[in-house]
Amino acid sequence: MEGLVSLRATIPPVTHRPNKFTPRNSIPGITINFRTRKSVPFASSSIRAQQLESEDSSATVAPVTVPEEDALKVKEWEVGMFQDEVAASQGIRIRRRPWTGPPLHYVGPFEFRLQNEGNTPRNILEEIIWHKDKEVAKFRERRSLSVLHKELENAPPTRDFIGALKEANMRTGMPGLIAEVKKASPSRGILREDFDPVEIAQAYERGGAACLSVLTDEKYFKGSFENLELIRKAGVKCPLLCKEFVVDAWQIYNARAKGADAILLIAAVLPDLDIKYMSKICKLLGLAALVEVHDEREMDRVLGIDGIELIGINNRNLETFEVDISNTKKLLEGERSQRIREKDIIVVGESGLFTPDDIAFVQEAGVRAVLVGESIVKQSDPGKGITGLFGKDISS
Ligand SMILES: O=C(O)c1ccccc1NCC(=O)[C@H](O)[C@H](O)COP(=O)(O)O
Repeated sequence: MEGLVSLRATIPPVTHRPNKFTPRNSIPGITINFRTRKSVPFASSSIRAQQLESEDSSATVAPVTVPEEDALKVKEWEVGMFQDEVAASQGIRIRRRPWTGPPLHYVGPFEFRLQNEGNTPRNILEEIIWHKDKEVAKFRERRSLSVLHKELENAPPTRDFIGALKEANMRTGMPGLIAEVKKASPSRGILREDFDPVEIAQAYERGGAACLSVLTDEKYFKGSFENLELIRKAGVKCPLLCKEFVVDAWQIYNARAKGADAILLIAAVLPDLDIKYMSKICKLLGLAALVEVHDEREMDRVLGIDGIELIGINNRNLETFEVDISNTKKLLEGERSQRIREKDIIVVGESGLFTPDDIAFVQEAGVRAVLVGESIVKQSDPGKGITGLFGKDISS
């Protein structure tokens, strides 16, 4: 990260109230000149404190009497622009949406936009994330964080997601099941036409699921937060994972307000410090964070972050859709499994699990839980689908 930013900031006394959130694109009385960029684009609002803890000595801020809290806000806002560089330095290929769309061109009465590498998503995950950035910005305008804070007072209490997985694992001697309420996916299209989320959730619970995963993305998975709320309100006891594409801490508060007990954080999307702070926010809210990895580099990054309790290994490459369950085994080989044991982390094998042999294979590799969607949601009775998947009744 060293040398990414050479920062010269002139900060006159700040007149706005300390401790009050200031929009990052309008901090009064602050002039910042960057060596690498002159204009300051609007920065998206995910936690972008990547450089706050860095030792980067090239970032210098003129000493002024700014309350510490405000100074941090200023720095966060400044470094927001460099998120893609920070992410790339950690091997993250997913870029964040450029805030200006493709440039407009005019030919006679027609206007058109030129697509190019910089303003067009390179794969499905990037497309989802760019859409999410826009969607969350819109949602935040409608329901601010302070509104969400109030809603949290009326949220149903959290249930112990990790505890439920451990308990099921001990009880059955098999991996605890997170059964996914999944209507559709970008790779498989519609999985189930007669989709009643509450009926499916109840069938999963009867069939012995320890926890449920509820897809809340509407555009790509035909899920919704309404489904999450309906399942919670129907009295399903299994703790609920909000299966979202988190790009902003706002989504974590929202998930909790809607009754989630856990949330997904994807290492292919979020830089280390985002994962670190977001999982702290989860802890504060009583949520479990399922941190998802797909390759060795992501696994090593996440193992280097303190306080992570639950890691999901996705057998699906979210950029290409390729599914290979031996990915779980590959990531648990060697000294990684030793570190996982030392840190008492529960590993979840995710995606592409269809048969008792598949379950046995990932269990042998070292997982104590599995996350399954397609193979069980497609069964006429998804509860019986669980028995078929495990090769035995795991409901009692
Ligand atoms: O499932 C997809 O096509 C997909 C595409 C892009 C991003 C995420 C995607 N799926 C999320 C998941 O990883 C799965 O829903 C989950 O692990 C269950 O997988 P499966 O049992 O194979 O349905």
